[in-house]
Amino acid sequence: MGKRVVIIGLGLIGGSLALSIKREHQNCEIIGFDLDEKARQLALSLQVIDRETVDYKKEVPTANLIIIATPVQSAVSILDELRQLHLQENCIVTDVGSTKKTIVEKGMELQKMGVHFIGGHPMAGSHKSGVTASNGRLFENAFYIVTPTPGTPSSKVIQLQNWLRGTGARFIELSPNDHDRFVGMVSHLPHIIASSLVHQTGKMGQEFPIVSQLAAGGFRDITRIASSSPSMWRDILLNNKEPLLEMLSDWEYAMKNVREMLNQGDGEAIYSFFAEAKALRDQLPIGKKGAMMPFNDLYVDVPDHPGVISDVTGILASEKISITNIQIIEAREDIMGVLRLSFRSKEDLLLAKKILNDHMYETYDTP
Ligand SMILES: NC(=O)C1=CN([C@@H]2O[C@H](COP(=O)(O)OP(=O)(O)OC[C@H]3O[C@@H](n4cnc5c(N)ncnc54)[C@H](O)[C@@H]3O)[C@@H](O)[C@H]2O)C=CC1
Ligand SMILES: O=C(O)C(=O)Cc1ccc(O)cc1
Repeated sequence: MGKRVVIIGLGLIGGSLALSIKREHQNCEIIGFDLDEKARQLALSLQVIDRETVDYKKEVPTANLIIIATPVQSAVSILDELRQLHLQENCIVTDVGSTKKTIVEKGMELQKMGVHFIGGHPMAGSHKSGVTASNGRLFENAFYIVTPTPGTPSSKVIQLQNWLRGTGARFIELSPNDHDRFVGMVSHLPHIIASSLVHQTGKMGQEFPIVSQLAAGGFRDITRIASSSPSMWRDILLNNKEPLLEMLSDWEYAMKNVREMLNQGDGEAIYSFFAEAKALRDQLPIGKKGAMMPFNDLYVDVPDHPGVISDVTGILASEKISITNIQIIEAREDIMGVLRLSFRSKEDLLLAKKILNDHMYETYDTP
């Protein structure tokens, strides 16, 4: 029997993942559920899914992969519902939510039943929502954060990455707490600031309509994300409360400093404020689809025999070299070809290369 994927939530992200998965796993059946009947029908007629269901609870017991792609608060409730159902033991459950702590806490309850929950967050998207905006290439070259818990076997993380290899994304692992702090900084706080700017401009625009027409490129760039789904962002804020409260305090403090410099007419301080920001911004590795980091990647030819991944990881672990990411980049069904290993530093990469070569593994620095 072919493999079965159930996607709950057929919006921008659920739809885009369905298309990416289908590209690399043509024989699997993708079954879609959404509370909104129109979303289900659109997903089917746009051939984003193979089949729709009005009752996902009937479909999940035979699924190999379950993806929860709803707003965060609904994802938490759906995980509660999944807990009451009987899922296949080898089934992987994942989500795509923009926050991870509360979701992973719920997901860990599934772990107790022998089902593997691995939190996920593709770091690409859009201010648009709905299945009509979905795109099978949305995640190409973007980071895809996964947040496995210590009890998750690495083979399951690799299986999930293998399911998602058609995204063309770069997988990285973070703890749920680190995820929420880091993503809070680069995505959630900027979202609050963008929306606040729109509010403030709107107020002035009510009195002076010309203001909105004067808004130039900078305003457009900085506020585009304020057009995103309000319910999605409400859920994100409510599920990342503590880190965001802290960052808002820092923000208020920074604005107080700007006020002070201005109030004092301190041109030197104001110049430094902008010059330092420019120097930092100019160095940021920002690409078209989110942050890009320099990767210390090593490609390893691996023969097709069971246990080869644990052999490679075991060799490196015995030398205390940490791998920050593993991806199978050439695989047909269950046959492996090449592993991409990422390391924290160039030094780790070179050491790993030497040790693996000593163990007769062929390695390359480029694919
Ligand atoms: N929009 C973006 O750029 C990104 C969003 N995310 C995360 O992905 C998730 C989905 O976001 P989008 O696809 O953009 O939203 P969307 O609004 O395009 O789609 C969400 C879909 O979930 C459905 N839904 C809501 N509650 C449901 C429930 N209880 N059961 C079944 N279906 C339900 C809605 O009807 C809707 O069709 C969110 O958790 C968001 O935080 C992650 C990365 C990027
Ligand atoms: O549209 C944009 O620029 C985004 O930043 C989209 C986005 C929204 C939410 C996420 O969790 C990740 C990415």
